Amino acid sequence: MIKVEHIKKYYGKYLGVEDISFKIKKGEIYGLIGPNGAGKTTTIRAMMGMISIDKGEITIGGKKIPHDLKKIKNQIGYLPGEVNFYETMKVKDFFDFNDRFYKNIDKEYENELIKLLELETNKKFKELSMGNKKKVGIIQAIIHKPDYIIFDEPTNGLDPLLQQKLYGILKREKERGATILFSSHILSEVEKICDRVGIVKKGKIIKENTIDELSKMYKKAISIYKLDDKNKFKDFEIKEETDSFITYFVKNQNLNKFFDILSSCTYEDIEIKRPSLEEIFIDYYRSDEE
Ligand SMILES: Nc1ncnc2c1ncn2[C@@H]1O[C@H](COP(=O)(O)OP(=O)(O)OP(=O)(O)O)[C@@H](O)[C@H]1O
Repeated sequence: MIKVEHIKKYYGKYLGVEDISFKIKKGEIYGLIGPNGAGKTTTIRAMMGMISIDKGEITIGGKKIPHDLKKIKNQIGYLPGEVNFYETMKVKDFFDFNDRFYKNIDKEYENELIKLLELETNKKFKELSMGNKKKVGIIQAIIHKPDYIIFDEPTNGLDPLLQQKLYGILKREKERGATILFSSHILSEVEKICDRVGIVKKGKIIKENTIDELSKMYKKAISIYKLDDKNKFKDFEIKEETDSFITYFVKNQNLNKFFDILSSCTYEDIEIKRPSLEEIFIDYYRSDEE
């Protein structure tokens, strides 16, 4: 279990995070989503004991961070937002060097990952593209089969095919029982692989749930085709309007009212859609700014 409880961090007078809390169970993938500057990296760095926090508590596998970090460090796989290793070291030498820090490294697994991610191990680190550096970071972070995986924007710099491969790797790690946190500002990837998400805004988690629940609880997009009297719906938010249909956003608590009105109208057809995570996300951000 990973527990982050009410952490607060200011960089001097600048806000890093205000109040972030979440828990991640064994075998769960948790996505921390938010735009640049929301506080994802600050949270992750605090979890890795790289920065001190002003308030709150972090435990990983029951060990307090940073106090007991040493006891658990070997069970954590961390990928920083920007991967940087020894510039002049060849990738293969780096892996050999890295492997020495862990007991029982599974070389077969390492080679399988190198092959899967199509990484050239004969090159020096400084000769690698950003995406290839990321691959080294990913492999290095999971090669020791850690119980806890913490990835900061792992797909940044990876092409779509490699992103898919990374999702596959993370799913396998989850099945193995790893507890996984990853941050992202790409909603579609969070939607694809996370069990739960926390939406971060200005240093706070403003919403947290499973994707399914978020989408179920949230307003629906209802399209009515050839509606005779649109005036009756003037209290409802219009999402889109064309000659043939009109789409309203209807909050769950207003669904009854909406259908009451609709029952007194004539129309040709109706379509009800759950919003995507992207729509929910944009809406949370927009509504908070108003
Ligand atoms: N060393 C620092 N000194 C001052 N302010 C900082 C420092 N590091 C981060 N911040 C500020 O803390 C806030 C949160 O930044 P953080 O990097 O945690 O966000 P993020 O969600 O990870 O964004 P990104 O996706 O851009 O990495 C931002 O306003 C940022 O400017």
